[in-house]
Amino acid sequence: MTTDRQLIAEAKSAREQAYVPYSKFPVGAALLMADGTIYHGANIENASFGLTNCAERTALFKAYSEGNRDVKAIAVVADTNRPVPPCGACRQVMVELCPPDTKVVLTNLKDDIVEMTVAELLPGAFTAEDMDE
Ligand SMILES: O=c1ccn([C@H]2C[C@H](O)[C@@H](CO)O2)c(=O)[nH]1
Ligand SMILES: [Zn+2]
Repeated sequence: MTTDRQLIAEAKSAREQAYVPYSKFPVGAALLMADGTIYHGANIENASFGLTNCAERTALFKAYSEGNRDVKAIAVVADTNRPVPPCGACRQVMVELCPPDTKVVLTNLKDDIVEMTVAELLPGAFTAEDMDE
């Protein structure tokens, strides 16, 4: 069984692969899947800044593109004063690609930790049901 502490360690190791020549702000994410698989993600920046992909979305897109969709938990880490808050784009993507009760473990290099669920990350999120007539 993978503990929060282990998932955080995986996120810290993912952070080492960040490609951040512009912000110099590496972020790491680790996903725990129902079958025990762990996917890593780091932020990948681009000279066209808006094309940057955050660590959380990198990890989720890796899992989905391997055909593994059963997300149980996600840990995110950066060198922030408070546990790193995912951006709005990642919250929206997490709401669509993770079950609402998916555990979200936000942390930083000082090991401050905040835990919540994906549903709590983005109350009132726009979803596919909103497009039903
Ligand atoms: O939760 C977060 C917050 C920011 N970033 C990235 C995007 C960009 O590369 C850098 C600065 O915003 O950090 C993430 O990957 N995840
Ligand atoms: Zn983001």
